[in-house]
Amino acid sequence: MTTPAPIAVALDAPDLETAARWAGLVTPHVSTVKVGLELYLRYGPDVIASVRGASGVQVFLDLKLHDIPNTVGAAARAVARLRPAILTVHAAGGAAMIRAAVEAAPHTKIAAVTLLTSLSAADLGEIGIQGPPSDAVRRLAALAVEAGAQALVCSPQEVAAVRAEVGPDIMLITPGVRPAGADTQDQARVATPEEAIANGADLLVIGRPITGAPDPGAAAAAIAAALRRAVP
Ligand SMILES: O=C(O)c1cc(=O)[nH]c(=O)n1[C@@H]1O[C@H](COP(=O)(O)O)[C@@H](O)[C@H]1O
Repeated sequence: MTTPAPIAVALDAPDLETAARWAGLVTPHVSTVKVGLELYLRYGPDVIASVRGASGVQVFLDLKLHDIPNTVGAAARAVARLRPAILTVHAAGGAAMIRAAVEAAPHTKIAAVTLLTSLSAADLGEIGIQGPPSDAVRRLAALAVEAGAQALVCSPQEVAAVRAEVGPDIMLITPGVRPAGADTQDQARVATPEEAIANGADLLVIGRPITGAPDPGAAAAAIAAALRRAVP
């Protein structure tokens, strides 16, 4: 039995049965499964136990909280009892908001999302974030870590710059991961799984390249094997 790969499979499914089936197929190969807004808004807290199943796989709750500190602290407290391994908040909510989440969920890693991987440099310019995305990502990363975030979400294109900024102890999580030649879909700042790991990512978030495959278990196993070859 090989060690599960540092991959969080995004269970972006329309219904609980599909999500639980995907979780069952991928958990022999990956360390983590991720529950996002689609499932959580439809099914609420019960979804966590359903995807965790008997395997004890880590559950990453991706709610990307972004509101005033009091509201985010209360929301983080409400889900902390589900004991997700990781919970996301938007770094752009600011230091006090991030700190409120960290204090409300002491047994969960708070991961601050820097800039969504779906945004290109041109998209970022439209919302007033000029210059290379890595500049703003590094700035948000430093702010979030200073506020107590134990993990950061960024694209694999910025992960080396973020690692240089925050050092070895912060968990770096990268969505926007596509095997060579795969459709990038709505992702803009992407790299391959091997590149993401080589650049310093600790956990790769991968959804549709696995869940959209005819056999999600085999797709997860293939990416896990490619990572083992890249980093033996
Ligand atoms: O926080 C996230 O997980 C996240 C942040 C980000 O910047 N970009 C991003 O794609 N994600 C999530 O990562 C997953 C990517 O899915 P795929 O594009 O299907 O691989 C989705 O569930 C997104 O919600």
